[in-house]
Formats: sequence, C-alpha cells, structure tokens
Amino acid sequence: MGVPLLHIENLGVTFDTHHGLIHASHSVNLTLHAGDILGIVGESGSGKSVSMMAVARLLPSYAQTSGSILYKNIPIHQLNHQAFKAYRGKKILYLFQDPLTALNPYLRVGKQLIETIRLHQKVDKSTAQAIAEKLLAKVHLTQSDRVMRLYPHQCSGGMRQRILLALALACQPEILIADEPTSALDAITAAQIMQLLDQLRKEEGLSIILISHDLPIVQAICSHISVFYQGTIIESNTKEAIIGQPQAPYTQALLHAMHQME
Ligand SMILES: Nc1ncnc2c1ncn2[C@@H]1O[C@H](COP(=O)(O)OP(=O)(O)OP(=O)(O)O)[C@@H](O)[C@H]1O
Repeated sequence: MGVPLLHIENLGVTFDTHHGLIHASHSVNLTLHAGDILGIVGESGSGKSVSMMAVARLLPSYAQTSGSILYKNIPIHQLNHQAFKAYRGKKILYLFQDPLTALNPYLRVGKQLIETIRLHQKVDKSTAQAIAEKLLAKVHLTQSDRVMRLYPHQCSGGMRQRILLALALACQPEILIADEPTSALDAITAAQIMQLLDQLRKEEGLSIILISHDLPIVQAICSHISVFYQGTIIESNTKEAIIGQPQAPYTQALLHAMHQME
C-alpha cells in the first residue's frame, strides 16, 4: 500500500484550564491513505474535532498534545512553529464546521478567493481572477461574476459551503479535514455537498478526513470509518466491515440507532 499519507500514533490532547486538566482525547491511532475518504464518527464530545485540530495545530495554547503525527513518514509533530507553516493550510487543510464564521464577513467572495489564490499560488491578479472563476465552476457555482460580487451573508448555506471548498482548493492541499461540513444544511443540499467532496477527491486527488454525526452520509462516501468513543478511537476498518460486522458494542449501538431512524 506504500507510505500512508497521514499516520497518527498514540495522539492525546489535554487542556490545562482554570478548572483543572481536561483529557479530551487519548491513544488515538489513525491511518489515511492517498485517495481515501476516512469517516470519523462518534458521539458529541468524544474528541473527534479536538484530535483532528491537533493534527493541523489549531488548538489554543493551553492545549497539550502528545503522540506522533507522520505526514508521508515525516514526523510533523516535531517541527517548530515556523517549519510547520509549510504544512498547515498547504498540505493539510482544516475545513471548519460553520462557513459563516470561516469566511470574512467584510470581504466580497471574489476578493477572498483572489487573495487566497495569490497568496498560495503566487500569481498576478488577472491570473488569480481566471483561477477563481474556474474554482467556482469546479464547486458548481454558476454565474461566477455575480457570486464574486456577493458578501458571505448574501449567500445561502449551500453556496457558502461551496465557496469554502473553492477557497480550500485554492490552497491546493493534499489532505482536507472536513469537520461536519453539512451540519447546517438541509438533507438535499448536504447530499450534494457530499457528492461534491467525492468528486473533488477523484478529480483533484484530495484525500479526505470527514468528521460527521451522520452515519448514512459517511456510509455513502467513505472508504474507511473510525469510531470515536470517550476520547479515543475504539474501532477502525473498511466501511463494509464497520457496517457489516461492527465489533465494539458502541458501534453496534450506533448502527442500531441509525436503522431505527430509517
Ligand atoms: N478549547 C477547549 N478548552 C477546553 N476543553 C475543550 C476545548 N475544546 C474542546 N474541549 C473538550 O474536549 C472534549 C472533546 O471535544 P470535541 O470538540 O473534540 O468533541 P467532538 O467529538 O468533536 O464533538 P462534536 O461532535 O459535538 O463536535 C469535550 O469534552 C470538550 O468539552
């Protein structure tokens, strides 16, 4: 199978707060291979976001991270702040839950896109403009002229999520960590965004870690699934094995609950 794109071993996150230590996650092991979509599921507060934010070093300074994080066998957890800048947002990009907070409310969509493209791809303004139009088409936003003139609050939830994906593509990452990208969307728009993620995986060569509460969505597009419970991954396997022969009692309960909702 070759060197994994991302290999996490024994990852743990502890918050040193005024009220004492909070052990948010521990003993997290995970492997992502190129071209895969790995779904991360588990109950609220089980440490999914915190663990993945640790990978992208997006946690506040009072968080302590332990364990090892290998990107193509490079121990990126050992890099200093300056050296890590070559990875965060460039190789590994974290897509936040809420596009409205991730987008700058004061800048038109076009300006945000063009600035991001210029920063990451080192091109002049007119080239960036042309790339922006292509990226908007890639995320299925038509009438790019009109979309580029809008402010984020003038866009629908689905549009904002597509704009965020266009911004992510502008950074040309290899790994996209998508944290509940459809939680604020209706079921049909959510399904469309998920199809788009899968299309971008195929066409842009992205590898994706998808954090989601929505097991049917994870089931539809992920090749592998990891199940979080009480701060750690209790079960990881191919989608077929997790759905067909869940081993951990929590995974069985999760699948049972899902079938009852059908
Ligand atoms: N900045 C923080 N300071 C202190 N504790 C935090 C912080 N962020 C998260 N935690 C704690 O870490 C634990 C794990 O949170 P996390 O957000 O990773 O859960 P999650 O599985 O992603 O949940 P959800 O599905 O609801 O997003 C929780 O107990 C949470 O309260």
